[in-house]
Amino acid sequence: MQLKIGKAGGRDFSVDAQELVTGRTCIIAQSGSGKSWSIAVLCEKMCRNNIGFCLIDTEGEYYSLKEKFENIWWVGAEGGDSECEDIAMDYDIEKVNIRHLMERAVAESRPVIYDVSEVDMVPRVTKLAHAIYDVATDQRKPYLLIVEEADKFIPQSRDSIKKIEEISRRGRKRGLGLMVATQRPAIVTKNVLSQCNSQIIGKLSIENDLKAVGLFFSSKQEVEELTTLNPGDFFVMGSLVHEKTKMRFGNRETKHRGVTPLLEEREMIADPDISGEEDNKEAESEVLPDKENPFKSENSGEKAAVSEKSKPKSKTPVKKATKKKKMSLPVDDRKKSEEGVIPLIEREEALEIASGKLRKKRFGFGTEERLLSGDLIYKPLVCVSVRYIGGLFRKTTRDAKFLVDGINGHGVEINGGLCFKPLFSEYLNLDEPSLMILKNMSFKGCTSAQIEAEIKLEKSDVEKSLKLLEERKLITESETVGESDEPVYVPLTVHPFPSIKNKYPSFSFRKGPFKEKYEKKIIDESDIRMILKVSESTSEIVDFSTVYYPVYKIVMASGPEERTIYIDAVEGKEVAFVF
Ligand SMILES: Nc1ncnc2c1ncn2[C@@H]1O[C@H](COP(=O)(O)OP(=O)(O)OP(=O)(O)O)[C@@H](O)[C@H]1O
Repeated sequence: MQLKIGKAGGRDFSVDAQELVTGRTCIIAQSGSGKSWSIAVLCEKMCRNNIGFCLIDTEGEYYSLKEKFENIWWVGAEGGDSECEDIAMDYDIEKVNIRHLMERAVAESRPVIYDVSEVDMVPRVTKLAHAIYDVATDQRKPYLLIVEEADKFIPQSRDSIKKIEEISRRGRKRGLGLMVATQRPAIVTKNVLSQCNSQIIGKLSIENDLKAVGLFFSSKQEVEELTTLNPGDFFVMGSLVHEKTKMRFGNRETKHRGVTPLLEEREMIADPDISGEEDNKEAESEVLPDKENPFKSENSGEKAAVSEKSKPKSKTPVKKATKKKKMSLPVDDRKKSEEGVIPLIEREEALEIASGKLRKKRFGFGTEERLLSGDLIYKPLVCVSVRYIGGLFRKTTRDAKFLVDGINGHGVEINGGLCFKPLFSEYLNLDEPSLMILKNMSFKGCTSAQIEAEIKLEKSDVEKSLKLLEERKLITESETVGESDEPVYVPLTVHPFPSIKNKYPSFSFRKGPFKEKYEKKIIDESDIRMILKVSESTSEIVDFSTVYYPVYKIVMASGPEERTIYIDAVEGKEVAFVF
């Protein structure tokens, strides 16, 4: 049987269903590249063809499958945050006897969504892996286990769940297939990745991850192509297909819940209730008594036999998940609960990247550099959106949007790695006349009288501003030439006056609460507003919001000398300062 899952070169693209269900497949792509979308498309196709699978949902984002496919069993936590009004959860993950549930699911080829987004994930998934493996050993029926965010469960460390590794080695004979999805192949155990006989690989850009998938490609060029793929585009290779194919997953039948929130939508939330008491009350009142819960708790010691009476009833809601998630507040002095961009790089990896940058002894001289410390911190970046009237021939409203370092006003670009560039820093904390003088002063310099005439400023304003600018070392008096003994002022600014008409790259982030250290934002809207007004008189700031961006601050030392570098905790590259 073939499952049509998308298009390749304008033609329908299918994969082998038998291989998909009983083989071992890895889906690898960085965040936002379409992994959840692709998994959902595969699940929809399997539902349509009565193929059984169990999907470990770490984000609570797949329940929408149940809108269309009612035979799915959704196992989740009481009081979970699945944002759904109408879909009933079938089993409470804390109470269900997972072994019994999986016996039925495998026997009936039933799809199961195992939503661990609200519980301690690793112990729950360990239990599931044991249950599903034992059931497969007994029944030997085709069934697929799908592990989202595999790096959480099978990391390249001792914490990897051994049963999942065993499934990757011995599942096939039992009819039990394994699909693992990750955005960080470099930190998933090779014991599983090396067992995968099929690969679905999308956009990647972190160097270590590109290296980790390098073995699946025949040339460096192909690996480089991965960095340019669009969301939804993947290379599919191995036993699923006859030959390696670049394809695009098709449309979903069900709603996609993993949509990336854009920065503009961010709202500051007032101090949330940390106790969550209200939530608990609501959840408690909605828990069904045990007798109505068909699979009783494994912890209770009661072994519920699966009888016709105890069949799961998808129409009987354990609860309706209607609540919005409450954020747990980081323990620090922030007055508002603020979100940070989610880091993708582990500390160990950042240290590994940094150790590649340690200075070596030169010709046997000097002291070798060593790592002193490496801490995750969050940098405040300010997103400024501006509206102005522009256009060469026809004047229309235009928008510009840029990121600014919230501490010193440097410009920020995030294009394959955090990069700081000159923008506002030299021009902060100046009054309007001083800014106008700087904007209009030619490099050859000009006299005070010329400034008065050209910028149409009062003499007293010009004198005051020139004094301020001299004090700030932003201008200086040059030697006078010619007959006039009037002083000539020349600019000492290193970078040109900021122009909002420059093109700034777009950006969007995946964010969540964080509790690590962060640097305090210093600049505020009025600092930037003044500069923008002088740059473009019609400009108005329409958004000024802060996002906290994670970096590893790495301190290195050679002898008594220390230096600090930063590793971008999302892209895994050294932060660049281009000045
Ligand atoms: N095949 C596709 N067709 C159309 N749009 C797509 C496709 N794949 C992905 N997208 C778009 O890309 C966005 C991100 O996709 P998705 O949520 O699946 O990423 P992801 O890799 O799962 O990210 P994360 O690992 O951070 O959850 C989707 O919201 C959707 O707009």
